[in-house]
Amino acid sequence: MITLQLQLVRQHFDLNINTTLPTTGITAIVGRSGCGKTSLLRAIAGLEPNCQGLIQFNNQSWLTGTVALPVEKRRIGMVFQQAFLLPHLSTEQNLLYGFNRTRKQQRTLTPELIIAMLDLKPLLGLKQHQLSGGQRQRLALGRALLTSPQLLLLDEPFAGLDQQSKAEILPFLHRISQQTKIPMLLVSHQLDDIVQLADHIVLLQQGQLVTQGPLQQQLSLQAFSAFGAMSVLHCHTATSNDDTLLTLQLGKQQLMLPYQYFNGACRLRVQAKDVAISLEPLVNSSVNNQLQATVCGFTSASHPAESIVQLQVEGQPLQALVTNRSTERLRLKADMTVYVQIKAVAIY
Ligand SMILES: Nc1ncnc2c1ncn2[C@@H]1O[C@H](COP(=O)(O)OP(=O)(O)OP(=O)(O)O)[C@@H](O)[C@H]1O
Repeated sequence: MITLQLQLVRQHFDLNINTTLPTTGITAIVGRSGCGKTSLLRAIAGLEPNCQGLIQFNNQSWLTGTVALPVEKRRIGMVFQQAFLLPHLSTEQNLLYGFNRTRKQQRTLTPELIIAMLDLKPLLGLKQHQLSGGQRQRLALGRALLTSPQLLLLDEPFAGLDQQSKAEILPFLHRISQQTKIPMLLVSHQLDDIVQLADHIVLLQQGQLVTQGPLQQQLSLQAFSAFGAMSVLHCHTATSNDDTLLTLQLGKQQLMLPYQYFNGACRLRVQAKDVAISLEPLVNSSVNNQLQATVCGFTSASHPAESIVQLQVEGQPLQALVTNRSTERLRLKADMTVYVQIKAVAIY
């Protein structure tokens, strides 16, 4: 566990965080620009000398009052928006930079393992100017991992990358998290990336923590409504119907969507505005996906004429944004069994 009871006072900004974060999986830190995401990562890393309070990583004290454990003793790996590679070193020397400076007894990850995990071998013979943005980030991630960190901090590692470059690194991060078990704190503005990667999410606002918890549960909270009401469904790839459509298993039910590269477990983001409700299964509809669901309750939406119906599908939360008129017309009530329709093209 990471215990945080910290204050960072700046001339026009105060960061005040009092919480406990998990030391498993990937924790995303989100919030509007200027809310303090980077400041929080920097405070945890020990890069903010004015930070006061308590930072405890498992049983290690990193900050007690104003007494701070030096940055290098925290054993943190960091990857930022711009993969900073040392220009006078070769690609391979850059990769091994941190490894060569890590004490032998602290090394838990070997270059062979990281090169294989991140598929870095084809990059090692290339000169720095021959690397794409995604390849540079993969190399920076490998370099950070080779310091055998106990915590990895990722600050907007995909910002500035195009879709193609991002696709080169995103699946690797997920694999690294699962295989190395190194906990990661990830700052990102891209909700799609967060949905694919994060297990846990923290929402900051003006230097304060608004809410934090498991991703799927948190995204259905009112606090996240600024991102647009949405749900995350955990599925498994079932079959590829043809080159263009993919069938996914959601518990005992199935969903179809335009083909995307998923292998095994995957997460889908469904906007509440793309979910319709009927009392009977619809026939002769263009909508591909129809799931049986149970109504759990209702929450208000941003428009007074609308509400969000909280549903459960195969034990997972799903939200539907409907007008109050429809809720009344269908006489929706908690515990009712209903059918939800989601257009295949509205699932990501
Ligand atoms: N070195 C600094 N000195 C003084 N104020 C700073 C410094 N760095 C950041 N700030 C201020 O602290 C606040 C939080 O900044 P921070 O970079 O942590 O926000 P952020 O949530 O990461 O923003 P963004 O999403 O735009 O990167 C902002 O008001 C910013 O202007």
